[in-house]
Amino acid sequence: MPDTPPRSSPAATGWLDWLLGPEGHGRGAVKLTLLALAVYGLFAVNVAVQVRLGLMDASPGAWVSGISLAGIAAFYLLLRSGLSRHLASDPTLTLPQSVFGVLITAWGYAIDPPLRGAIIAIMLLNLVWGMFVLTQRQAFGLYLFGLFALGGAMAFGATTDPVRFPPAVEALHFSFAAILMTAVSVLSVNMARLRAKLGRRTAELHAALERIQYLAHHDELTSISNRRHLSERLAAEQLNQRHSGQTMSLVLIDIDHFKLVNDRHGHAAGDAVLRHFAATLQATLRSTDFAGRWGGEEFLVVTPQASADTAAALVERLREALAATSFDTAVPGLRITFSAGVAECAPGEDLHLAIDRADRALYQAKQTGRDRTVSEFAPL
Ligand SMILES: Nc1nc2c(ncn2[C@@H]2O[C@H](COP(=O)(O)OP(=O)(O)OP(=O)(O)O)[C@@H](O)[C@H]2O)c(=O)[nH]1
Repeated sequence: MPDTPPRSSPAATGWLDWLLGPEGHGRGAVKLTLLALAVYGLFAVNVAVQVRLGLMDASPGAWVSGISLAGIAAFYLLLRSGLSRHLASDPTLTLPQSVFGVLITAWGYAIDPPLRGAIIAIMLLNLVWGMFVLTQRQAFGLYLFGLFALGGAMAFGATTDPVRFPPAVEALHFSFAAILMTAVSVLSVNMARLRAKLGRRTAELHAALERIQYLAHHDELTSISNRRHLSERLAAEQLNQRHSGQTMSLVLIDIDHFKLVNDRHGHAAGDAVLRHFAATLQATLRSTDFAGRWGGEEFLVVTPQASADTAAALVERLREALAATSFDTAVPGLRITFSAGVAECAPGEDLHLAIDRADRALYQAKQTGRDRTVSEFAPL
């Protein structure tokens, strides 16, 4: 079977990379500027033909062609070298390129009496050029500038060379240009408004998506991982465990007599205690450990690659941190204790069984007086 031919040879790709720069570094703007360079090049050819036919003087024709090509080449170099990226406000240089285009077009109008009507169409191209990038203000400003520049060129021609630029014809040219430019600029401003609206909608959607992702993973009250996220992380940790072959430990923690907090001080105070407790727990963890709210006033801590003894030591650190902390903002003078059940989970062991053993250990801790930790070890 014949091999499928590659879409582009490495030599062609290398050449394109050299011309356009690396992918994702403003390549779109470089491509557009190269297109503009091609357009200016074709106009230079057109000017040369007009000079040859005696329709235009050689010197102004050469100047306008030379300056327009040099200018657009300079824009290409600024974009291709990456220097334009330092211009945070307009890294694609769309506005300066459009302004440059307007000036060259107005100059072309002033030196090309026979074809000046066609040049009005080029002025429209300048307005369309930035349609997908310029803001509403910029698009409107460019329109006014274009009208001013073209009107200036017409007035200059009519006053300095009324034979080739009859004032009445120039006035008609101007009204014709103004009608077309106004119509194009209305479209351009509307497009900018639409893009701004789309940008806002996209930002809102991004924010909503981030919020949804956050809520899918976090407990709304305490802001730590919720049970769903904990289960996902636990499953991932179990895969790691298969590679490392190391035991991990699980700790179920339950605040003692939490119902009393609610009953005596109200649900809002209970919520504040839960938030404070979760924050203290989170601050006690090592970078490799993770924890979350397993339900009500129950929390699960996972200590990868750690024995039950190491996990129990973490629980004691939490106990000390809690003893040192004050719940005064929730309920003045309130002291909180908790019970914990630790279980080791051997590689390949069913997670639910390990959690059940941590739960049994927690039950024992409650039964034997609370404010303590009980450990169960991995089955041999
Ligand atoms: N304020 C508040 N209370 C909650 C929340 N979730 C669960 N609870 C309360 O937590 C209490 C749990 O009570 P119990 O399961 O009887 O346990 P306990 O009073 O802590 O007693 P022991 O666990 O036996 O020490 C109940 O009163 C629940 O209403 C919550 O999000 N906010």
